Amino acid sequence: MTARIIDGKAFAEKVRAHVAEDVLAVKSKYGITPGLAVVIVGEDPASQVYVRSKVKQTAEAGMNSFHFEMPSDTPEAALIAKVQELNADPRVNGILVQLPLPKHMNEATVIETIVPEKDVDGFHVINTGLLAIGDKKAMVPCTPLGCLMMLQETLGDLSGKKAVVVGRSNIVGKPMAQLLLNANCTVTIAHSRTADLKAEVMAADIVVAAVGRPEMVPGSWLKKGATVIDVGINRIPAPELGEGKNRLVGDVDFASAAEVAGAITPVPGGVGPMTIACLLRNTVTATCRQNRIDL
Ligand SMILES: Nc1nc(=O)c2c([nH]1)NC[C@@H]1CN(c3ccc(C(=O)N[C@@H](CCC(=O)O)C(=O)O)cc3)C=[N+]21
Ligand SMILES: [Mg+2]
Repeated sequence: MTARIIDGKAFAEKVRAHVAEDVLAVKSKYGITPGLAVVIVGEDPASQVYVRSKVKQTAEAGMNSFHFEMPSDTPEAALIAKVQELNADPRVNGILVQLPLPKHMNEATVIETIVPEKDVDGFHVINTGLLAIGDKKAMVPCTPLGCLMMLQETLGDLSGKKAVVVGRSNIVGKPMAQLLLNANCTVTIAHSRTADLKAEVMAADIVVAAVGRPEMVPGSWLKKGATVIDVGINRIPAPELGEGKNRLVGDVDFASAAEVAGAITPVPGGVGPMTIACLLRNTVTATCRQNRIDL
């Protein structure tokens, strides 16, 4: 193995320690405790780990955490009413509605109900638009923000680098491409209809894989020395670990990629922990803006 492993877990710990310092400052100077509200509709067992670490880390950072669970058959109007209540609650500085929502709901309608100032996921069209015009007031989606931080930590200035983002989702691929463009990369967005995906990946200094397909990018597709950020969190059967066992893999085939890449994020322990750290960071940023605090 030749690649440097980008330790997202360790990096996220540092980010969270810095967030905790800022929370302390906001509390002691202004008497305000940042609060994050999370709303989950229905049970998705795969997201339980995520929710647990989110709640634990919010508390560790010294913030208030408000947690709401609603049954999967909740009418959309009831969820919207809950979001409006949180919009109006001064103890709540950040609102996260866990996605995906049940089929009978329109995700865009629900997200657009969150006031943009409390949209710590950065999914509201106002924040999407602010990011697109390169405005610093944008709340930036947590996963792409965490990826950018790891890239800057690994490579320093990203100007002039060729980046390929594999995946065009509104929550990862598109905002990731915007961030890389704002950082002066030359950006390609590849997706399921891309004619020659291997050639696009091969040309890139930076590869961000965010398609949700287990181990789909092999090392043989990479340029030697490329920096690889693996956003995928896929649970696949692992009979070698015992009957009915699963293991987590990314969208990149780690073993072969690590032979070619210059640096690569592992799964788990890469992008995931940075996503949560950036959520806490965004909540403090939102608190400061709402209260006109300049730390
Ligand atoms: N509105 C909304 N915003 C989100 O940001 C959001 C969402 N909905 N829905 C669900 C996905 C998923 N997600 C994860 C974040 C961190 C880990 C994470 O920390 N994973 C650990 C370990 C996970 C494990 O062991 O299962 C790791 O990668 O090392 C996982 C998943 C945020 N999401
Ligand atoms: Mg896609």
